[in-house]
Amino acid sequence: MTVCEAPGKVYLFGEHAVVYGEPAVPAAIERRATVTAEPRSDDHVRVEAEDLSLNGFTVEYAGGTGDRPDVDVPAPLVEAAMGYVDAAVRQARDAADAPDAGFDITVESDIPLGAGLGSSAAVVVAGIDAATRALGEPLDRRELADRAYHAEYEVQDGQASRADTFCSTMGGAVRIEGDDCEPIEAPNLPFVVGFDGGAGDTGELVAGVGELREEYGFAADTVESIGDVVRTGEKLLADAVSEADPSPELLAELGELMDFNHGLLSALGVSARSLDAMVWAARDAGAHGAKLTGAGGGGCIVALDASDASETALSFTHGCEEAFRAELATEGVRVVEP
Ligand SMILES: Nc1ncnc2c1ncn2[C@@H]1O[C@H](COP(=O)(O)OP(=O)(O)O)[C@@H](O)[C@H]1O
Ligand SMILES: C[C@@](O)(CCOP(=O)(O)O)CC(=O)O
Ligand SMILES: [Mg+2]
Repeated sequence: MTVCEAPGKVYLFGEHAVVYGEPAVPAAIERRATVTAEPRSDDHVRVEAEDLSLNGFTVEYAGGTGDRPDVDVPAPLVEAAMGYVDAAVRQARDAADAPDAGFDITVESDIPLGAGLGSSAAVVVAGIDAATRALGEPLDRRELADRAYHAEYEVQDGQASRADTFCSTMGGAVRIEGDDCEPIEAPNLPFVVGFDGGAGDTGELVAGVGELREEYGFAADTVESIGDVVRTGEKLLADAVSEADPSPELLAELGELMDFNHGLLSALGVSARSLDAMVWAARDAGAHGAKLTGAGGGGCIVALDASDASETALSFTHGCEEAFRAELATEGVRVVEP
């Protein structure tokens, strides 16, 4: 039995625009998905994922005849739920040159699903790592990140960047621009996350931005402007590498850029009333800045605030289900049981 765990992430800057080749800076956070892989003697894959739930279904069966019940769960729903684990298993089989390898897989995660904290990437990274190790073919981190990206790319119909999977693999803060992925030095930033209890459909939201970008020149310019925000932000981070703790000036400047980034994402139609409410609650409480994180549509915002004020304000904000401080995960994917 092999167990690996990989972190989720917040975007300091650059989601969505990163899909079109602009740079982005995500940072891994101490919320992890844990995947257990146990090779089987046959070629079947059995997945236990307790955090995935269905809102109800209908079963039809003859009763007592030993018939398999005909479960009325639309195939796309099951595929959406299982797609990432399935793609991770395919990558692991391919990497280990073991096309018939079977596994018992268990997934546990404290990363909210579909909420912009990269639960899919964490599951895929930990899944490929655990499954390849279980087959005695561990991958180096670059190959693991690359295979995890291909798994996400496949499930998201070709609309994925390398950002989430690279960040979850390496940990810390990273910089992504197209195929170019590098860890970067960043001070320990005081991230506060607000979660509305909901989720957004990453594929749909990415496609929506793509359509706007095709239709309007100013939407394409907005995507490029997000790239400019990222380039400005990464210079600030690079200038601050020697700072053990971020200075108040750095936090103020990063916060201003986060606010700007949120405005541009809003213009591209990926914010939501609940996300805007949480962003404003954090700003009103004195956060240096706040923005949605990830695909948007619902899910999480990230604010910068070293004090407790934003977390407290968020916990009293209508529409915010959970507020928590998110520590930087300096270590990426790691082995819990070899
Ligand atoms: N704990 C989990 N168990 C199984 N699958 C998971 C788990 N967490 C996430 N996933 C997969 O990831 C999908 C959500 O990914 P996505 O829509 O990209 O949102 P995000 O990556 O922002 O959380 C889920 O529909 C599911 O397929
Ligand atoms: C919108 C996007 O930039 C980030 C999606 O992040 P998440 O899956 O919502 O955590 C898409 C991508 O980079 O693949
Ligand atoms: Mg995802």
